[in-house]
Amino acid sequence: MKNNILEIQNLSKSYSKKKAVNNLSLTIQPGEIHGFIGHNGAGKTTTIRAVVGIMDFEEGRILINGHSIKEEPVLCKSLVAYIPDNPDLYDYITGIQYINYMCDMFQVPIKNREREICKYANIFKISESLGDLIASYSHGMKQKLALIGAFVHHPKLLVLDEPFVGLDPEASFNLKKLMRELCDEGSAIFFSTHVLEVVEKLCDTVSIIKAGNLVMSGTTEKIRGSNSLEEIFMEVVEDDKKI
Ligand SMILES: Nc1ncnc2c1ncn2[C@@H]1O[C@H](COP(=O)(O)OP(=O)(O)OP(=O)(O)O)[C@@H](O)[C@H]1O
Repeated sequence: MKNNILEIQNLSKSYSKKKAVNNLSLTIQPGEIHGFIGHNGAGKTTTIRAVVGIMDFEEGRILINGHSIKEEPVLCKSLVAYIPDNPDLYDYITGIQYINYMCDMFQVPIKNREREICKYANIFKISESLGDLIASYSHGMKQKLALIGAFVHHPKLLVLDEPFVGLDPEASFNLKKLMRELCDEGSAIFFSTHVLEVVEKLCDTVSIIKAGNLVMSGTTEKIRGSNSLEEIFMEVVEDDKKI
């Protein structure tokens, strides 16, 4: 039995009186790409923000590689890369300054940096813009830069909120390849999306959240059975008893 890279135990989070996430538990093991799906307002971003340690929660525990995000936040954050759905980067530095800053923060050895940065910048076809101010980047270019800043330090856990929105088809294709490559190194990925075809093709495991409650979790194969994931998803969201 491998150690879990992410373990969420009975997570609950409310905004004032509204319960956004209710008693949610799930685990992700090394090598696993886990897709997190649910309707708008289901609680995906809330869960993700709790996992990466930028949102406090009332109940439950979150362990990254066995360490509690509440008790050892700095250690946990050193193991995680997080890309929100709309990455808000520093406008008045250049792309390369941003990537070097990420390399410094995550202690990427100097001798590996050039190779790593060139690899990912070439894959995302952004090498020629790295000397420009981030303020001049398009939305998709900012997303690519944030992805490079994450991949260069080979995080143990990569957490992505809606990573494919705004990426061009080639970048989406390459991102999927890089996600698998990272997991082949023994890392794990937890990402939310509304694109069920991506989950079906890419994810080893999947969970479905509905109104803050986890209603299904398991291998993609087992969850979909002989149906498409879309059919299962529609059944879950339309069935009022399944909460
Ligand atoms: N800052 C906030 N203050 C109050 N309520 C919030 C806040 N953020 C989220 N919520 C509520 O919590 C619930 C879960 O929201 P969350 O953003 O986690 O959903 P989501 O699954 O990521 O949705 P989407 O797919 O639309 O991005 C929703 O009912 C939302 O209105």
